[in-house]
Amino acid sequence: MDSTVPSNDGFPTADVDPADEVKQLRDDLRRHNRLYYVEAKPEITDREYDRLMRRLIDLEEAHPELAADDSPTRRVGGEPIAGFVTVEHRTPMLSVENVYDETALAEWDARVRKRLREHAADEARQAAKAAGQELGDGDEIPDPPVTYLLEYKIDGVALALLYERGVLVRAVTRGDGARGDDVTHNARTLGGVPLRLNADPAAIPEECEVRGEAYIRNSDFAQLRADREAAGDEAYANPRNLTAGSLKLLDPALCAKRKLRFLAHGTGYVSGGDAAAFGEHGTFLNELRRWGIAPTPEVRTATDMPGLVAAIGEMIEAVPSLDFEVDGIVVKVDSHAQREVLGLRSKSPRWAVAFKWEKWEAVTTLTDVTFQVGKTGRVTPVAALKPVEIAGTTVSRASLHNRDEIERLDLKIGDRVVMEKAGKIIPHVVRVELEERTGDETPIAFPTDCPICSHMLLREEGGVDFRCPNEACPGRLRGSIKYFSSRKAMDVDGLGEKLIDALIDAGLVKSLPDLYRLKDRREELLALERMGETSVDNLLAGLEKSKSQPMWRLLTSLNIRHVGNTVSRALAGEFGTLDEVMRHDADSLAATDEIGGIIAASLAAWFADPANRATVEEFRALGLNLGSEAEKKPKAETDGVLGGKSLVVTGTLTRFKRDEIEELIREHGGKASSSVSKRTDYLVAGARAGSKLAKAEKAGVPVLNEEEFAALVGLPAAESTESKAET
Ligand SMILES: NC(=O)c1ccc[n+]([C@@H]2O[C@H](COP(=O)([O-])OP(=O)(O)OC[C@H]3O[C@@H](n4cnc5c(N)ncnc54)[C@H](O)[C@@H]3O)[C@@H](O)[C@H]2O)c1
Ligand SMILES: [Zn+2]
Repeated sequence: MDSTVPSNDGFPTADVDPADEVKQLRDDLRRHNRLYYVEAKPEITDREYDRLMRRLIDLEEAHPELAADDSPTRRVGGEPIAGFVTVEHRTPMLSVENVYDETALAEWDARVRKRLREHAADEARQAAKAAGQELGDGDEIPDPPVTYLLEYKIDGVALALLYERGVLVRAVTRGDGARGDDVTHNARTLGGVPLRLNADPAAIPEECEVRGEAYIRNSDFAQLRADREAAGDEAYANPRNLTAGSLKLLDPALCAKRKLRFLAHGTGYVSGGDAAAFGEHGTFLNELRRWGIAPTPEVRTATDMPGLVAAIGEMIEAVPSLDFEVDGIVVKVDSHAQREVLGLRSKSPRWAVAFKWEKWEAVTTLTDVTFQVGKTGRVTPVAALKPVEIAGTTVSRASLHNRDEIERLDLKIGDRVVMEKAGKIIPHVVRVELEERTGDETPIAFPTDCPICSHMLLREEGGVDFRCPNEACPGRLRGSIKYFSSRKAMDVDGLGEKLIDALIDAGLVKSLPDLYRLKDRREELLALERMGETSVDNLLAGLEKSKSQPMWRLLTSLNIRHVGNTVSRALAGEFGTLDEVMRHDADSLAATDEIGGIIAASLAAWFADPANRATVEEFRALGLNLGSEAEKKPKAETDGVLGGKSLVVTGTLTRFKRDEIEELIREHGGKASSSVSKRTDYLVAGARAGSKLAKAEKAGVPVLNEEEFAALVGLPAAESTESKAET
């Protein structure tokens, strides 16, 4: 009996030609693959996807003449990407079969036990035969015990890391399962990926492929997303998509900024030397930890269905507290010998299954769409929803991004919509439940004029956004002031959204500098609704205090396209004062660390506009801090353990190669310099360190040996360094 789906579960029955249905399913699945893997905009849930896939598998099995090598049933994942070196996996990187309920899980468990029992029975029969005996039918073969390991299914990008004699030599994405892309340059920047294993090369397999997931923490994702939003760029779709995109970057320095991490959950090709660690999966995960590779966390075990169900329940409960995206729980047979017996199917191993749930999704009603004008004039449609709980919070609004998105979703007011939370934090509309339409839904009219000032909206050239071009638009002003006073910019106490609206409505603030003129308009402030002496005092004190915020905050708050927090900090660190930034043209700005050509051009264009320069002059006259020499830094603040520190490496190293150690320094936020100066924070000295060591000692620069450096960046101690010493 088919386990998961009744055979005509919503699918056509006898009167449809199976060849036509197969073709249709293949086309649909290919399209959903592209939407899911490439565009990160799935139109159907995973469960629906799995249902279509199941149907195709069933049809292909029932009609072997329709089988085809390029069928979506034969491949996993996406496609390798053009522009990268394609690498063949020595053992294919498979998918994992999904189940969505206890019944299907119990059926999987029963299949595992049955196969193991049959195998044990075969063995017993053969042993008996060899011993010259016959095993009678009634002879009881006991069920072999099974231990299951349960791991979180991390929703990232599958990666295979190849270590040769303990050294990372290659990292390849899963690609289509048979061939993936060589992304070694970026994999070296991942947290949790040592360039060299902390193990005696003689004690580990000569070649060892460690498989796992590259991912981005939800907290880092939220930060990157906020920075990007502040810079006025289109938001990242979700953490998995950002991870995939980052791994495809050509410049590892850019990839490093995305703070990707790696968690290991398996092995691939292993050969030569001692593979003792590979007998059981659990032992292997522990071994990985000793080698310095982060294994998948919070693993549990179970030996029977009640144990599995209990463990799964507890793990699901803990999901909201995890800082990474989870799209299921993988149940795996622990013993590698049993895995051998169970074997593989074409796309997935028989010894593992993913328990999935339709998580962070809810269906609700779209009650209205409003149009917000942002600080750059961009008009964003916002969905008003009948409040619904998703992942522990109530959702009643969600951004619809732009007009194209509304069209793509074919959204109408009154529609039942499927909502999902990506990164557990950002709700978005996945799709409309078209079958539930009653005919009473009303179309959404995207405005042609600004909803605030009635100026005609302009479509951004080549883009999807519409903007209000009116510099004096109160909607833009409101957005600008909100941003100006927000925590990521000037961080002004006492200036909330309602007050901003009131200030604009009363005509008290017509531009950002006007905020600092409020102190001369005390009476008018007091006349505003709900403004007493205390609130006025708080507002004025907050504004006064913000005048001395560091220059990077002012620069951030100017709302220059592509210039968010990070860029402003880098500019302040490099130039110190706003005048110095303004004095440089696009070319010389682009020569600054962290500042690319597009950012530099945007800066130069903004400062070239006399109106903007006038604003800066107003701020100066009003007494705001425009920076000083003291704000210059040898390096912008970063948050690694070596954040902003300058290190020099010298002498003959034994544990690390020179480029490895320099990479480690950068990976942890530091800067690797070539000469020792007063500004050097550490000298890392190997054997026969010459003049640099002398200079460092004279300048009072702390000197570290390799092991001290390793400890500083959180690497485990090397077991024996002598054996590797060479010059
Ligand atoms: N909604 C859609 O339109 C759509 C489209 C395509 C795929 N999908 C979903 O994706 C599934 C297939 O995707 P897939 O082939 O990428 O497989 P998958 O992502 O469901 O599972 C396999 C992958 O899980 C990863 N993984 C994470 N943690 C793991 C752990 N602890 N142990 C083992 N593996 C772990 C592995 O890297 C492995 O490659 C479908 O079944 C469907 O649910 C949905
Ligand atoms: Zn307007």
